[in-house]
Amino acid sequence: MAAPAIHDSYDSILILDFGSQYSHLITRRCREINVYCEMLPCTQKMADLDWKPKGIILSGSPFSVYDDGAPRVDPAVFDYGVPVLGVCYGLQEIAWNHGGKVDPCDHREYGFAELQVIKLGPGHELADKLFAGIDREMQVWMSHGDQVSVLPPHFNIIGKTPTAPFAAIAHESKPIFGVQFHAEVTHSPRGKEVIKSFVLNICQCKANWTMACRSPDTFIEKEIARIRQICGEKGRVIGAVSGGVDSSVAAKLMHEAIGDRFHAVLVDNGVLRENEAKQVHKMLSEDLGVNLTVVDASDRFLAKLEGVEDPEQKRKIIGNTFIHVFEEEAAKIEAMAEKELETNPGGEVKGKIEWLLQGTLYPDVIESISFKGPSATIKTHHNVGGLLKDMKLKLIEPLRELFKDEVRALGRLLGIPAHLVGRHPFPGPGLAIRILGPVTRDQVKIAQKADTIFIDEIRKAGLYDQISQAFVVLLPVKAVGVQGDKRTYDQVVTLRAVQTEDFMTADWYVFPPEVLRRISSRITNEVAGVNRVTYDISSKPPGTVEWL
Ligand SMILES: Nc1ncnc2c1ncn2[C@@H]1O[C@H](COP(=O)(O)OP(=O)(O)OP(=O)(O)O)[C@@H](O)[C@H]1O
Ligand SMILES: O=c1[nH]c(=O)c2[nH+]cn([C@@H]3O[C@H](COP(=O)(O)O)[C@@H](O)[C@H]3O)c2[nH]1
Ligand SMILES: NC(=O)CC[C@H](N)C(=O)O
Ligand SMILES: [Mg+2]
Repeated sequence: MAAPAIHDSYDSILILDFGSQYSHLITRRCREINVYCEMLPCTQKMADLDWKPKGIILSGSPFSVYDDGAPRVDPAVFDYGVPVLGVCYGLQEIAWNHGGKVDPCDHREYGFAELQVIKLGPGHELADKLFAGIDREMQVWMSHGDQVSVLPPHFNIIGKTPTAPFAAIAHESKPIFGVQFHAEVTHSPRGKEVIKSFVLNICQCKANWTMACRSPDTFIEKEIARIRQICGEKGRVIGAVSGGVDSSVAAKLMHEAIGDRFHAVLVDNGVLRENEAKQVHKMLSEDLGVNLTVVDASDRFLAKLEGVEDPEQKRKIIGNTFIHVFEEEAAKIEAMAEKELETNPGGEVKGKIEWLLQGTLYPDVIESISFKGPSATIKTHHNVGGLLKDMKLKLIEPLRELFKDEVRALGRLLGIPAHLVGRHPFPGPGLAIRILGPVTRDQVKIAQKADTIFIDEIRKAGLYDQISQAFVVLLPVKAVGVQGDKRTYDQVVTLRAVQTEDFMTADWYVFPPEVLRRISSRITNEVAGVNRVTYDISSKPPGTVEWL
């Protein structure tokens, strides 16, 4: 019997993603009010859905509904019998599907607008529910170049702005709503209330999804039970464990679920931080009680990366090689068990290793499922898009539905020490995506040394926990300098430090100048081959956190 999925155990909302960069925020807003939700590509056919959402939200999109090849919603959504809310493109798609008209508008709206809420009064209780508690005006945030120009039949206007006469609409009798503004962004201050009205009052979801307490009814216990069911009595799991927050939390869950049948493996891919493998080994055994095998595959990874400059190629090589290494390790562990049985025929018969544990999070998944969306082709996360096509191990990813801050909360509940839970993320492809140009042992050493100094000084200044992620990027650029009265012609590094809630958007961190001065001076003095230090002041978007 298959274990029940989360969407079978809790009232859940389905978000259909049309590729907006804010789609994931709708997910967050629902989960913040303790309602579980899942995002699927807008191409999802309702007939193929094997669970029953209590409501559906259609996201925004970079497309226009009248474009050739614009993403289309399955019209069955409107006959599915649950409430539907369209946001921006979602509203336009609702209008388009119900006989309305959508055209490019004369006044594109990017940024703040004042929405005038229109209450329809007696006989229109359902339509008035969306803006319950919001009386007249509210500030909203818009990002659109099209708008509804002809209202579809049987729809009423429930909100307008000076330039958008159909900024919020509702069907006269069915629970179908559309808002032109982005209710999901924090720049729409009362947007949360609108989503809450939809999810709780209109869809009637019970707000009981949480990981915040360790009772039998909550995430940890359910997940442990689910893992036990998947693995059966004897099944064994090999774990891709990096010492990062995600895989440490996943490893701890797995260890609680199946104990010694879980084998944690850290792969030294030659592009880890300085002394990373040693430190992680110590941390996992001492802090988590998880036995970790470190596999030194650095020669193999570096040989494959030789001469490779293209970022996507680097990512794919690393993702693929990881899987080869895990499959080989799994075979070794199985062979060891067979040998033990030969020497001790009465001993325990151990199960096969069928599963690979990964600490994949929801944002990793979102980037790879987004419908032709802006995020779809930005970069291939090694643990999602970089996997081998014909891998033998099946994936087990307990955190696949969670965001980073939720994983940290889970880590704290599992008793994982603060210094581990609070670690800055470090990407699986490691320094290979922080060394621009070809990766060589020498370049790795330079990047490692500079990175160690940067993090060390951040810690000394007491800033580590204020910064979400900090690292050094080694540029393929040489510049002239003067050191000890001699001319140098050496490499340039750039420092990257960002603050972010969920790593989907980020802002650069404003350092006190004296800290930057110390970092710059130490790097140029202590790292041979570097004579200049620059600071990256790009936010995401338009940049990304990593440079490759
Ligand atoms: N060097 C490594 N050895 C083994 N597995 C790894 C390694 N690097 C990454 N992984 C696997 O890839 C997954 C994704 O990496 P990612 O960096 O996103 O997560 P993490 O390392 O667990 O946490 P963090 O985001 O805090 O660094 C990890 O959870 C882990 O399963
Ligand atoms: O494990 C990982 N494998 C990857 O392939 C990968 N690419 C980016 N990242 C991390 O994701 C966050 C967002 O990074 P970007 O803004 O560069 O996409 C940042 O925290 C990045 O460090 C990765 N992590
Ligand atoms: N943010 C959106 O969903 C925009 C929808 C559509 N592309 C427009 O410009 O109106
Ligand atoms: Mg990591």
